[in-house]
Amino acid sequence: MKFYKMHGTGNDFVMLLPEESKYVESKNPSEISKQLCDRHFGIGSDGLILMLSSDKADLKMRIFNADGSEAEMCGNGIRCFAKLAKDMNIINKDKIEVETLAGIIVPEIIKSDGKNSLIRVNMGIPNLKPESIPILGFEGKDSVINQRIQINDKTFLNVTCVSMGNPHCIIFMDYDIKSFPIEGIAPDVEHSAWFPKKTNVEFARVISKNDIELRVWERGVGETLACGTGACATAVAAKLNGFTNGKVNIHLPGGILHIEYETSNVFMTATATLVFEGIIEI
Ligand SMILES: N[C@@H](CCC[C@H](N)C(=O)O)C(=O)O
Repeated sequence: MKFYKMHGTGNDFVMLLPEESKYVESKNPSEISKQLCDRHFGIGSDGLILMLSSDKADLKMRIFNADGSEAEMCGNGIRCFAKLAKDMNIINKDKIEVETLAGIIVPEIIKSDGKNSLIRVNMGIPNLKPESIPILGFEGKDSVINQRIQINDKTFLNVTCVSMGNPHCIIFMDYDIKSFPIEGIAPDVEHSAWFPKKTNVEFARVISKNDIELRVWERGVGETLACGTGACATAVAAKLNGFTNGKVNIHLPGGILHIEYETSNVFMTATATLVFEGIIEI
């Protein structure tokens, strides 16, 4: 089976074109994702992305995490998706509508130089309702902003939750994020009873009104070098807390994502890169 290995700021994916995607969809995409994403016995990636036809948009994207779970959306993945669809002549437009489990998302290729493309994505409107995230314990409230949350023996002081179609729990801290022991703490948050669909976990430090340092523990994956929906959710959370302005640079281990958020739609701009292509037997 032909595949494409791509990344968006270091968040990497095995990507399939429509014919291969349809085949995988007809088998067991969750098991195939585990197999292909394995960094020792497979190709190695954070997720598997299928490109499918859609009756609601130009194309449909399905994203499976490395553990085989299906996610509603993937911000870094959708930039790679738009680049691959254009480069492989699946679609002949720079701006496309993509059906996802989080609704229709609109990526636009701004410029391309072969392996790299710069892409701006209209990521839609963030949802703050506790039942939409979903988070338990805040029934009847409009949002979960700057809340104190206890998980096992740890108290997190400034927690804000945002859905970008998928769930995000953003923890603001004034701590050296680079040396933060994320793998010892984040799994308890991801699997905590507060989050019935589990959650992506963001550890954020505000550097200035326009800059945030971020590390993300992704649901179904573990720590990744970047998370597009996580960066958007963090920008929204920071604005709602009064920490930042509408335009922020999110500094992640894999690079910088530029996020714009005023009061409605969130826009994300960053690169998408083709690393290599190959053939694998499944
Ligand atoms: N890396 C992604 C998000 C992928 C899905 C996530 N792990 C989830 O389960 O919600 C991004 O760039 O947004």
